[in-house]
Amino acid sequence: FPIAASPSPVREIETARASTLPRVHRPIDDGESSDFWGKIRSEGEIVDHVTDAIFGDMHDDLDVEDDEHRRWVEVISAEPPLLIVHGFLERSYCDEIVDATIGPSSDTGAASSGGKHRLKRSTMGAEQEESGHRTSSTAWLHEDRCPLPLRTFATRAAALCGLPPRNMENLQVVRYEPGEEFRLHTDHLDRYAIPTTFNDFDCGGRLCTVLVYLNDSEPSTEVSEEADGGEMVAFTGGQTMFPEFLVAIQPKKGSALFFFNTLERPGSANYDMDMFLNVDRKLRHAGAPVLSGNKWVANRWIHPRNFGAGVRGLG
Ligand SMILES: O=C(O)CCC(=O)C(=O)O
Ligand SMILES: [Fe+2]
Repeated sequence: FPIAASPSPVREIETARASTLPRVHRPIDDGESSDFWGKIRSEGEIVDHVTDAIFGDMHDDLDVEDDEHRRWVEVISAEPPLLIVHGFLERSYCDEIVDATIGPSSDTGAASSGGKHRLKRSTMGAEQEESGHRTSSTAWLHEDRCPLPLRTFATRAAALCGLPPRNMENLQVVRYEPGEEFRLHTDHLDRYAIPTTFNDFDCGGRLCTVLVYLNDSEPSTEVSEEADGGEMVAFTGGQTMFPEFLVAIQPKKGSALFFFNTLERPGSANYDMDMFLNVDRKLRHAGAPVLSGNKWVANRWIHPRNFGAGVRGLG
């Protein structure tokens, strides 16, 4: 279990804010949120709810035998929720997202792709510092670059978490080259090696994450050199590790990981306009080093309140 060997960058995080003042409960009333995740759910309830919410209008595809295209919900943990939604995003949409970020692989003309050179060394925290903990490259993709895939991603992410697209950040596309990784961390930044925290912003914190794998990993150590029929070259290594649950998730193109980063969830006690969001340390995770090839993922981070300007995915 590789991450156990490296020192944890996550410092002790306060899990509760001491307050003795009585608080007025001001619910977040956006008319669109669902409280499904506010209660403890059984695995069966989760599978039924998510299958219906994401795949409700495409039942025909649920019976597909071939593992690459089968749509199904894998519950790694019911409480706290940690799921893989297989077949969350069409494989062709995954390719379109990567192409919109870097330009098609066949495109060598510098002027022909407006999406080129958008990837930058990843940063961490509200101060946007480069860090040895996260060595990948990152691009923020606006919906106008890739409308249908990003709109579909946002709509399904909204159905999954129960919060509207306007609460989401733009899509973050991440590329890892061999040797690159993202060590153990939480997506909700709060007193995590940074002075400014998401709790200081109007939108609140990164309540939950929908991460989609944009290409496949190969379990073998063989490097596949050639792209096959336009499909992205597979990579090795780069599993997503959740130490609390002793899992190393093998990335599969189009599959989505879903989890809450904070103890507060829509419908839970104290979930309101004035809440302080506390990190759920059980959901700390890491992207293990890529061994060969390039790994691509896309993050949708969802906030409890309107994220404001720059958000795409609005209807
Ligand atoms: O690359 C992965 O598997 C995880 C990425 C991640 O956790 C992140 O970008 O926040
Ligand atoms: Fe993360």
